[in-house]
Amino acid sequence: MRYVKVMDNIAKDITRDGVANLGDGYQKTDDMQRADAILVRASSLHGMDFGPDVRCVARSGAGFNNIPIDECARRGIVVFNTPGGNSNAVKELVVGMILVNSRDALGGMRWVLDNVEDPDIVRDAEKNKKAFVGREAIGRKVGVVGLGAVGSKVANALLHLGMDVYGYDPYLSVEHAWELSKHVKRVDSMDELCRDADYVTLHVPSKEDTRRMMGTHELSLMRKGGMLINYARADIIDEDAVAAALEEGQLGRFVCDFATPKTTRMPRTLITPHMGACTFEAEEHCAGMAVQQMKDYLEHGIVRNSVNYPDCDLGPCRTGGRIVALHANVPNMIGQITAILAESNANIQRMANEAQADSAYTVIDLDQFVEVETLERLREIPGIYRIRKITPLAQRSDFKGICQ
Ligand SMILES: NC(=O)C1=CN([C@@H]2O[C@H](COP(=O)(O)OP(=O)(O)OC[C@H]3O[C@@H](n4cnc5c(N)ncnc54)[C@H](O)[C@@H]3O)[C@@H](O)[C@H]2O)C=CC1
Ligand SMILES: O=C(O)CCC(=O)C(=O)O
Repeated sequence: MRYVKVMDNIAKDITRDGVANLGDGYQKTDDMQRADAILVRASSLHGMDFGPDVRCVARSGAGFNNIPIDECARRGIVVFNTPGGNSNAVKELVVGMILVNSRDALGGMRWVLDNVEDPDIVRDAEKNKKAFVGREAIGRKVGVVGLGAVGSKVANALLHLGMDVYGYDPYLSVEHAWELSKHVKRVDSMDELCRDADYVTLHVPSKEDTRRMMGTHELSLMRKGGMLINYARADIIDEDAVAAALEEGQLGRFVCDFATPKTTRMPRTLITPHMGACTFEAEEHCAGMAVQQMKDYLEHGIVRNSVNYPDCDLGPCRTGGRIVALHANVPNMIGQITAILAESNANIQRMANEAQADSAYTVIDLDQFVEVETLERLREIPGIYRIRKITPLAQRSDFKGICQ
């Protein structure tokens, strides 16, 4: 049996109270000391005391700034996310918010709610509607910051609405470049993107170079009365600069997914409660990906969509035994590992080694398992964070106590 600590309501059938579709061989636990894996959505794991057996964290969602990924890497804990799993949900809400807020649809709806008792509401609605005149989005300049899973979909959708779409992403991946329409005009700087923009919409992760990237300077370049949309993370904007731009009228409207003590007090600001990914489809999709990635890692040592270790997929073990090593990305690790295996007469049938930033991952399929003493020697190599022993497919009927 493997134990999973479920931190949030991940999806309707994987809630904190039930892990129905985790499948046979898995059980929910509230005891961190017993957990083999953590399944998390938006809860913060910073400062959390990870139990000794936690081998992976699966984040059901895209952003992972709620998880101390470097600390996890050094402890030999692989962190996964579910790229793209909720991107359509965010795209639909962002496009809807842009359209709804270009018109004063909310002001109009509020007027109707305030006048439900008016017996002449049909006539009065016609008289009052001039207060809610808005603008059309067609032909207007919109800048999309970050052209990943969400941003590329938002850019394409806005293009289909007839907008003049610009995109800024210095790290655009080949995968997302393929998805992006050739009619999206790519620019090389935030200045170019923001200059005379009627709308700027943010779709970048929260990290050192993106925090507060939308500040006084960028806002001053936008067309007066423009709209800023932030469905990425609260800290991508400089809140004081946005508040000042709204007060001065430089910014006409601010739409965001993050209620903070400052955003909730800003004028002409529409806030949703971090619900960009709140659709049944996105929740199911992300939960399915997170659970599958967690199981593939625990059962086979397969790493897919990790944010702190390189991806590495040799499929399930079909030899007599598999060892995986999570270690620092430094010289001579493979030499030291294979030397110890050679000394214990272990015959390597297949192996893979991948590295990413400071972390590396090595998978070794052997004729047969090595002795416990050999595993202990491997664990003593400086820079080794964790050594795992994976049960071959042929021996899977009773894996209790064998998979580590
Ligand atoms: N409101 C919500 O419920 C949701 C919010 N998000 C947020 O949106 C972010 C983006 O999500 P995805 O598109 O799925 O992630 P992604 O990883 O597919 O895309 C992020 C893009 O930002 C780009 N980027 C990185 N640094 C940049 C920089 N300095 N300047 C410009 N571009 C930069 C990357 O190259 C990448 O293409 C997530 O990290 C998360 O914080 C994502 C999903 C739901
Ligand atoms: O799970 C959620 O609702 C948060 C979604 C999100 O912000 C993300 O995927 O980055």
